[in-house]
Amino acid sequence: MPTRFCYEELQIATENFSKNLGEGGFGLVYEGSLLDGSKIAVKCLEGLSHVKKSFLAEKQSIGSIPHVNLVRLRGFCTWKTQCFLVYDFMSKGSLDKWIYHGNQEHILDWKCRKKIILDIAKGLAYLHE
Ligand SMILES: Nc1ncnc2c1ncn2[C@@H]1O[C@H](COP(=O)(O)OP(=O)(O)OP(=O)(O)O)[C@@H](O)[C@H]1O
Repeated sequence: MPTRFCYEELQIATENFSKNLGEGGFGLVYEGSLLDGSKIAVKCLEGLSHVKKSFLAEKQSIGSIPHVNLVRLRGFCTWKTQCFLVYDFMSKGSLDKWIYHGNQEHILDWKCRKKIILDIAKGLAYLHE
């Protein structure tokens, strides 16, 4: 189950939110490391009401359902008006990078694309069971 982090722990883990991994629909994502050495991605959400709803939904969905095709939600944190979601760090980055910005060396062949599609479908099916 995801654990509750305190804000100071996330500040330390991310070296004060210094390494930005990217930005999604809900806010910025930062790279970090926990004391046990494992790498994490910390998603920061501003506390608007629709964001709070997705924060809770994420906590209750992938937060409680471990599956090999779903990124693991390690924990969460709330601080002032902000909510944070802490995930396992995915070293190969986002799939869109591979699909839209692949170069000749990193191009995905059709066999690999088919496997990715099936694995996504399996993860989604498991999530919505
Ligand atoms: N667990 C992770 N490990 C490594 N990088 C991540 C991780 N989660 C997000 N990122 C990076 O941060 C960027 C933004 O991610 P985020 O999930 O917020 O956006 P998104 O993929 O557009 O999804 P959403 O629709 O939820 O906003 C990604 O493109 C990726 O580069």
